[in-house]
This record gives sequence, structure tokens and C-alpha cells, in this order.
Amino acid sequence: MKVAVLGAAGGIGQALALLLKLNLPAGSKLALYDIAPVTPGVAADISHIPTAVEATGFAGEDPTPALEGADLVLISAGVARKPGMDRADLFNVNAGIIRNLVGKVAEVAPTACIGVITNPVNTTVAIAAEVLKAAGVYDKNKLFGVTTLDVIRSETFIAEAKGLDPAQVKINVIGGHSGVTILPLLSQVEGVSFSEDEIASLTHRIQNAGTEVVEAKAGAGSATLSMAQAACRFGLSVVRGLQGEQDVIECAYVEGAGEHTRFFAQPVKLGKQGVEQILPYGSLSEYEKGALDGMLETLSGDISKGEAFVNG
Ligand SMILES: NC(=O)C1=CN([C@@H]2O[C@H](COP(=O)(O)OP(=O)(O)OC[C@H]3O[C@@H](n4cnc5c(N)ncnc54)[C@H](O)[C@@H]3O)[C@@H](O)[C@H]2O)C=CC1
Ligand SMILES: O=C([O-])CC(=O)C(=O)O
Repeated sequence: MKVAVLGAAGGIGQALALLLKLNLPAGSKLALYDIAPVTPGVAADISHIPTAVEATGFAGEDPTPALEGADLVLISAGVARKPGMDRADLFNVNAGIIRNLVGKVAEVAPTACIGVITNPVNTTVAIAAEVLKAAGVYDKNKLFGVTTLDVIRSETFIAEAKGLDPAQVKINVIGGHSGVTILPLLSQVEGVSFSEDEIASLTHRIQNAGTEVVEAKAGAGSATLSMAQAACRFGLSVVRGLQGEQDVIECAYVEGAGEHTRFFAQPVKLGKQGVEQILPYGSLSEYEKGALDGMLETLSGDISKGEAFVNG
């Protein structure tokens, strides 16, 4: 298995590279790419860790050597938020970065699975899809917006609120990856019940957890370490699916049947070809139904913006 990380010299990229070096199956290849000249050094650095994962690093304008033969490409290249910004404010810079990088993936590794971390995810995934489509290589089962951070935050905050072991908490988070489009399905968490106040405050905290970190980092960026862990979990799940493991399930922002919007974060079963099956997310409480209805205009606007960026 070969995994490429684009944006590998950044806050997420370096931590993700470390976690993948430690956790990918023996015999995997890990290719790091970033425009920053330090990138071969990041690969040299982690390559001294004694695991059976071969790390290589490439800097400069051309990601081709990192992408050659890649099975999975994780993209965290781009700019991050500062206090006072919304994720949508990152569009102007990151849209072009995603268009160019995914264009290269289409050329060099057209059958790879792609996990887009770069914000605004609701929009950058639509850009990626349209670029792949224009290149004639779009496979909706292989393109993912990485929303796993919303899932791990939900697991953590629920465990904190209820005195549980976070490893035992399971939850689906559906919709998208910004503000009101993030919908944790608290009504379905097994073995716990929440008061209306708890639901309102936990949902609000999960939806605004990115901003919580942006403010705490006071201008020095957004979540990197928790995001790296989330992307590592997601990436390892994709790899397990590609290797034929059964019943690998994660929530991700994918193109499904379009019941609500073209792209929608929902639980998916991962397999040898990427998404093997879109799974039902179960029944919603009245609160969750209202929240779902309330997000759709925002989410479809975010998606249209990405489509229009590529198609004009
Ligand atoms: N999906 C999610 O849940 C999350 C997404 N993010 C997003 O991830 C992105 C990266 O965040 P950080 O790693 O904190 O930022 P960072 O600024 O630390 O790193 C970004 C890296 O991208 C590189 N880069 C920029 N343009 C590039 C290009 N054309 N080709 C290759 N590399 C390029 C930079 O040199 C830098 O090393 C941001 O857009 C951020 O909003 C952050 C947290 C969570
Ligand atoms: O909030 C941000 O800008 C970064 C992000 O997506 C998150 O932490 O969920």
C-alpha cells in the first residue's frame, strides 16, 4: 500500500506523517509532498523510526514522484484559519490549491482514493470531484471529505459529559464540516440519554470545536494534532478496506444518492474499491430533523460554490 500526504510539511501534515509511519501496515510506503523545502527532511527525520514503513519526501512545485503508484492520497495542503475567520474565508486561497493538486492526482494516480482535509471541506470536495470529472477519472466511491475530527471530538465530549471511556463511545456525525452543517446524532448513542439542554450544548460545542482551537491557538493556526489523529484513523480505515478487511465503517463526506445534497457526511462501509456501501444513518430525533433541515441550504450553497469554481 502506498499513501501520499500532500501538505506534509504543515501542522497537520507532519503529525499525520508521524502517525502513519507508526501505524501503517508493515511494508507500506509513505510519500510526503509539500512546496516547503523542509519536506525531504521531514521524511528523513521519521525514516529513523524503526517501523517497516518506508518514508520518502519531495518538495517543490511538482507532486508527481509522491503520487506515482499511490493507493491513497491525503491532502492537507493549504492555509488554516485565524481568529475571526470562517472556514469559508479560506476558499480564495485553498480552492486553487485543491484544483491544482487534484489535477495532478488525476494525471498521475487516477485510481487512488483521495481524502480531502483542506478547508472548506464542504466546498473543496466538490472542486476535487469536478476536476476529476473533467479529467475523465471521477469515481465517486474514491473521493472523501475527511470529517473524522467531528467524530472523535464527539466521542471525547460525550465521554467527558457522561463519565465514559471515550474508546467505548460510538457516534455518527452527518452533514458537512462547518458550523451548522455538522450534526452529531446524539440521540443514537447507546447506553446514555441526554437532557434537552445537554443536547443543545453538546451539539453547539461539537459544531464550534474548530473555533475553540483556533481561538486558543491565538492566531497560530487551527487544530493540527487532533486532526492528524483523525486523518490517521480515517486513512488506516481506508487502507484496511482496500486490503479486503470486512466491516470497516467510518463517517465521511461523500457523494451518495443525493437524498439531501450531492455530498453529505454519513457512515460508509469501506472496501477494496473505496466506498463499498453507503449505510443508513438511522432515525433522527425531532431536534436532529430540525437541524438537518436547517443545514441544507448552507451545505448546498457550499457545494455549488465548488462546482462553479471549476465549471464557471
Ligand atoms: N478537515 C478537517 O477537519 C480539518 C481541516 N483543516 C484544514 O487543513 C488545512 C491545513 O492545515 P494546517 O496543516 O494546520 O496548515 P499549515 O499551514 O500548518 O500547513 C499547510 C501546508 O500546506 C503547504 N502547502 C500550501 N500550498 C501547497 C501546495 N500548493 N502544494 C503542497 N503543499 C502546499 C504549506 O507549505 C504548509 O506546509 C487547512 O486548510 C485547515 O483549515 C484543519 C483542521 C481540521
Ligand atoms: O476550524 C478550523 O478551521 C479547522 C477545522 O476544520 C477544525 O478544527 O474542525
